[in-house]
Amino acid sequence: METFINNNGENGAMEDIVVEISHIKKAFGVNEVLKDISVCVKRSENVVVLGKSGQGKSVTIQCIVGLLTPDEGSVKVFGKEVSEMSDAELKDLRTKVGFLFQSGALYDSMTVRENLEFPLTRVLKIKDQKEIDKRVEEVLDGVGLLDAVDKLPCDLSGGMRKRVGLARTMIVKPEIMLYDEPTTGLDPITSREISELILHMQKRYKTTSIIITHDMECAKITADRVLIMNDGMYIAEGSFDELKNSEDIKIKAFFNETT
Ligand SMILES: Nc1ncnc2c1ncn2[C@@H]1O[C@H](COP(=O)(O)OP(=O)(O)OP(=O)(O)O)[C@@H](O)[C@H]1O
Repeated sequence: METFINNNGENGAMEDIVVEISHIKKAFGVNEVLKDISVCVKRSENVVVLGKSGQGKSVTIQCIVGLLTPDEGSVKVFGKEVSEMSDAELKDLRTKVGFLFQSGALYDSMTVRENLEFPLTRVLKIKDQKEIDKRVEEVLDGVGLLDAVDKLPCDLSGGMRKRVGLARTMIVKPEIMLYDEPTTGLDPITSREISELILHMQKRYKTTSIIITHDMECAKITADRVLIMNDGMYIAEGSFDELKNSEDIKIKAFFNETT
């Protein structure tokens, strides 16, 4: 059996790897965004990608779900090359991968309940109302918002909307969660709450997560492993504390510039 060495120095089975990115490159015209990116993400792991704005973090995520195709290199999810997937396989992949966008992306004219029912009826095609009610209740309980079930998004705070956005993504029980700047635009206390919730959801649903952020506290709270992205490459990898306390000049410079 093929093995890899994880960041604790332990051997792990290749079957535990859900996302495997090898030497991908991506340019838009003369703009070389991804120059050489490789990473393996294991089942149930929270990997945080830290990087300044415009480094290609979102481009990497779009390559994972087949919205963009790398110019070179390989992206495998659940062991299959994404660029070789059929339309049906891509559709299936996207039901297994949940996104939490910066805005939370809720439908303004729908109540919280209706927002949560939408992916169950439209994506999973569940018809049993009892099953729907059970899932809505369970996921709202998970994000601490059972009381808000009949409210409209406009009646919620930014942090509450983000929680509902998270609930709406988690309700289909994705195997992989992609978080794009989950705490941007939130005050420090709410940011901390959302970061703790991301950790709580990982523990509760055993989801594999990739979290892209500039927020050091979010990285500290949520990450099993941190990658630092700079100029289209990962320049460092380790636990948050390992990187924060590193004597490496590049890593020190990164932390000094971003904190
Ligand atoms: N579809 C596209 N067409 C052309 N250029 C693109 C496209 N998508 C991204 N880019 C460019 O790729 C670069 C990296 O963008 P990306 O959104 O991945 O950065 P990021 O690291 O996620 O930054 P931020 O934290 O600001 O979101 C930017 O220069 C952006 O303009």
